[in-house]
Amino acid sequence: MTDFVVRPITDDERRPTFDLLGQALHSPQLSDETWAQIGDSWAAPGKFGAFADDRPIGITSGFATTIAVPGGAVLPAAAVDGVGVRADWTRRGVVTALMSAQLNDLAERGTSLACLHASEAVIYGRFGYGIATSGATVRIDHPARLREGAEAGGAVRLLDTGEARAQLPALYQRIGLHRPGMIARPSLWWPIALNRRLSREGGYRVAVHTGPNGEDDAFAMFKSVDQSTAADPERGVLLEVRDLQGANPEAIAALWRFLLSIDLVATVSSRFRPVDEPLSVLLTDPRRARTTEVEDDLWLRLVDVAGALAARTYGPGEPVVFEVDDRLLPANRGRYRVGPDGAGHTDAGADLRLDADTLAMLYLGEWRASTLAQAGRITVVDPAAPARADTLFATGTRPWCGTYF
Ligand SMILES: CC(=O)SCCNC(=O)CCNC(=O)[C@H](O)C(C)(C)COP(=O)(O)OP(=O)(O)OC[C@H]1O[C@@H](n2cnc3c(N)ncnc32)[C@H](O)[C@@H]1OP(=O)(O)O
Repeated sequence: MTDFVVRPITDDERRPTFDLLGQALHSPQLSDETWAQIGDSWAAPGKFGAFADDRPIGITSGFATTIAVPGGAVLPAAAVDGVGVRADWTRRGVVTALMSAQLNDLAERGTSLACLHASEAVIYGRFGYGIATSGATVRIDHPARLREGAEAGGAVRLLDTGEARAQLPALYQRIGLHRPGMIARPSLWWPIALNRRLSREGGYRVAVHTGPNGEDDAFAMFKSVDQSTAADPERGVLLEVRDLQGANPEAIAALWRFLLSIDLVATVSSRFRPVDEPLSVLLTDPRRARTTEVEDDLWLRLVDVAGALAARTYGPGEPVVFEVDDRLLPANRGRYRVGPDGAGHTDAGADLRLDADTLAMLYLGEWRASTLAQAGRITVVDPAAPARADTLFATGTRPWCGTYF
């Protein structure tokens, strides 16, 4: 029996659904003052609510963006930025109904992909989302210095809060979506992100790098965390770097040099960095930089499998025929031939069979088909096909999202 309804939310339901999400995520109660600053960013379009007796019991929110895919194409995507069910309604199919409504709506609108960051890794696979990028936590202990020639020169300056709000959106846009998995940050993303980080409680500061050509080309947000304890009062500050973006490797290196030069710092740390960022080899002493964790970052969902497969480029070699199953969006079911010349529907027999979530793991180049076949996530019909698929889907750089939403 269905005892709740799922439908798009109205303008009047924005605040109640935001509060519902906050409670599901154990966030502090939002003040009216903060809502006045960020409320416009929680716009009704793209949000589905579940309602019992006209009261919200569940929410899924998505905003429209674009995402870079291998080969450089940029596709329309939904960034699913808030999913929550009221604690007295969980495990009764509410989020299943919300996911179905949202994905069918995106398919009707011609959105190619949906993506999210998952609070728990057991939730979204059943809805066709797969881990499509990973992020590394890096830790650099002082003293650490960059090698000569690692960066292109230029200058770094600190921004005040007003300058950061005014300058960062255009700077991120200029930096561009240069890795598969990077997403555009629409204007509604910035108030929520900056409010959280640049407030007194957030405590982040912003550094911007200007390249030798006089143009700003990189920025970083960072804050100081006191590590001293009664037992170890001399332990220096930890500098936590949150959002480091740059147009090219030299600009990114220049910001690392700046961050490593700040006085009274014992350690510089950053979560969700690209796993192939060459930090240790930038340093005179490579052992000063350590990767302490690699974790799942962006979860991707191919909403339009044919369109998404056709939009990316592929490596050399013999084609592979994939048979895709998709329980939530059955229009995606079928066989697709993927080769160096592109991808599209085919009547040819399948070489590999897989579900939508596993296809999402392959799509940006994060996982090898051979690995997923060994793990039993791909059914192998032609034993030579996983190796061929490895070559076809391989990318020059690892995919990376770099934007939290
Ligand atoms: C993108 C983001 O916003 S990530 C944030 C996600 N939100 C949160 O973590 C907030 C706290 N949690 C919640 O609000 C809810 O528990 C949700 C959204 C995770 C799940 O909502 P529910 O309505 O309980 O999910 P629903 O009842 O549709 O469950 C579907 C299936 O997933 C399983 N499932 C759902 N959540 C979980 C979980 N956290 N752990 C294990 N299994 C889960 C259910 O057991 C069920 O399995 P079944 O089909 O085999 O019976």
